[in-house]
Amino acid sequence: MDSGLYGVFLNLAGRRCLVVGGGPVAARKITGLLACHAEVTVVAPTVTDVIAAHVKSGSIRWEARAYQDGDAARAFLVIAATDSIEINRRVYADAEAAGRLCNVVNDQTLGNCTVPAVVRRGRLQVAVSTGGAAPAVAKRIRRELEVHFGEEYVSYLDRMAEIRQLLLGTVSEEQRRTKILQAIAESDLLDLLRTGREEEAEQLVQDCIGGYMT
Ligand SMILES: C[C@@]1(CC(=O)O)C2=NC(=C\c3[nH]c(c(CCC(=O)O)c3CC(=O)O)Cc3[nH]c(c(CC(=O)O)c3CCC(=O)O)/C=C3\N/C(=C\2)[C@@H](CCC(=O)O)[C@]3(C)CC(=O)O)/[C@H]1CCC(=O)O
Ligand SMILES: NC(=O)c1ccc[n+]([C@@H]2O[C@H](COP(=O)([O-])OP(=O)(O)OC[C@H]3O[C@@H](n4cnc5c(N)ncnc54)[C@H](O)[C@@H]3O)[C@@H](O)[C@H]2O)c1
Repeated sequence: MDSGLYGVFLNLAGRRCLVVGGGPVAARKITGLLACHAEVTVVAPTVTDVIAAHVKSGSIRWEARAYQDGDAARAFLVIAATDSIEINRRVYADAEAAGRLCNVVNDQTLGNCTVPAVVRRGRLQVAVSTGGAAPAVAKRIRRELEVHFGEEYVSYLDRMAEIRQLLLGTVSEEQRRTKILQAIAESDLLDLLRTGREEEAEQLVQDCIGGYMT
């Protein structure tokens, strides 16, 4: 069965995100939101030590109270993470009425978005969804991918971004630029960088560019 979900990456920097509930699941979602520089507010009567530490360091705001109707309308993204289906249902109804993005953690039939398991390597992110079928499998696949996509991807993608910027400024013909970038992406550049063979890496890039310049 196809989940029909459409995958997107949200730019949350400086955006108001509301987390309703302060348990371990809320804490995990907050970690993900902070990694994206979101402006996080938690509404919950009680929070875990991990969340309390974020409050103490000033990374997030905590309103120590129960959810009130209308709270959801004031955020760009809302995460309903209480242990009560009824409360989470109310949060989602408010969010939906206000046209907000809303993730509900304890009923996959509610909400209008879900959170994937994510591998982060600098600018690379690999997101895994099982369409709500089996979150534990998403976690296992994330761990397998973490072995395949190692730390070398951080500098590799920084280098690729530099090369691409250079080509955007120097090769005006789009088709030619695409061919060069495809050739570099298909090349052994990653292996050369991984093993510290900087000069060979530079030569390889020059060869790929030169091959399409005549
Ligand atoms: C990927 C990840 C991201 C994250 O949360 O950061 C994530 N769940 C993770 C772990 C995990 N969650 C659960 C277990 C216990 C085993 C199990 O039940 O399977 C484990 C494993 C563990 O803890 O080891 C329990 C659980 N999860 C949901 C329900 C309710 C339901 O199914 O209706 C229940 C039952 C609650 C209960 O029993 O009451 C629902 C959702 N969980 C999702 C995401 C969304 C679908 C993602 C997808 O499509 O794959 C969705 C639909 C909504 C959402 O939360 O976005 C994260 C791994 C992060 C990582 O480590 O990389
Ligand atoms: N989606 C997932 O990845 C996932 C994983 C495991 C469990 N779950 C489910 O997620 C839910 C939350 O799990 P948990 O372990 O964090 O729960 P928890 O019981 O530890 O925490 C619940 C939190 O909700 C708060 N809360 C209760 N009523 C509230 C209200 N009216 N307004 C605001 N906050 C309120 C509590 O103060 C507490 O901080 C559970 O139903 C659990 O089964 C989801």
